[in-house]
Amino acid sequence: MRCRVKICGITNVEDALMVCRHGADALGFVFYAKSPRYVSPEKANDIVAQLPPFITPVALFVNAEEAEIRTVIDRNPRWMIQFHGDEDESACLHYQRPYMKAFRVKKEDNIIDLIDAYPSASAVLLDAYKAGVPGGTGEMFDWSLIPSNLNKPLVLAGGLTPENVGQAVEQVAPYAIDVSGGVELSKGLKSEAKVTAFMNGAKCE
Ligand SMILES: O=C(O)c1ccccc1N[C@@H]1O[C@H](COP(=O)(O)O)[C@@H](O)[C@H]1O
Repeated sequence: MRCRVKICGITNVEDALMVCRHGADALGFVFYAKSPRYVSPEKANDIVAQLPPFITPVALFVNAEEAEIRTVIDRNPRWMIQFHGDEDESACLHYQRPYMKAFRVKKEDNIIDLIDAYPSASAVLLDAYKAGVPGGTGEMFDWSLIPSNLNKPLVLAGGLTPENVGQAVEQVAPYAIDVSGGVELSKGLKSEAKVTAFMNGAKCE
């Protein structure tokens, strides 16, 4: 069996269909203007309209304004939201869509307390912390900081690659894994060879 996989940073339809062919469960679209993986709401919705059924498109925002979020999600009921900034629970809940809240893990954090502040989240995503960069850093964090008694499905992110994904799945046993830079040819463009290797490595019991 394979762990569920979200491939983030999709910017074109060819990559979207390619990662679906290789078994991706969810595709992430980055609506953070400073990211090299930014995609416009129009282009992303055009891609989402071409996705096969049973694939979840995930709209990633970092402290975005409501109008910007609406421009994306109001065009298609399939969107799930990934809040990757400092949004509080009421802001996340406001859109009445399934969402995951991302946390960038620091040693001093109490991860359980962070998660408990978002009872309405469908899942939590744990990513590496790097000062001044909200995500997509390509860096791993110390997985031993993850408590074993999380009460939400865990999406593990941060520096995953075809080389380390097997160990991640075995050691952390997450609900799903999320990768962006680890399967790229260059920022915003996916490598079919890396995607294939990543999916093969994401096997679990
Ligand atoms: O991908 C980005 O550019 C990005 C920008 C701002 C916030 C989050 C972003 N991506 C998310 O970061 C993690 C880890 O990415 P990586 O695999 O280490 O490159 C992942 O959740 C992406 O969804």
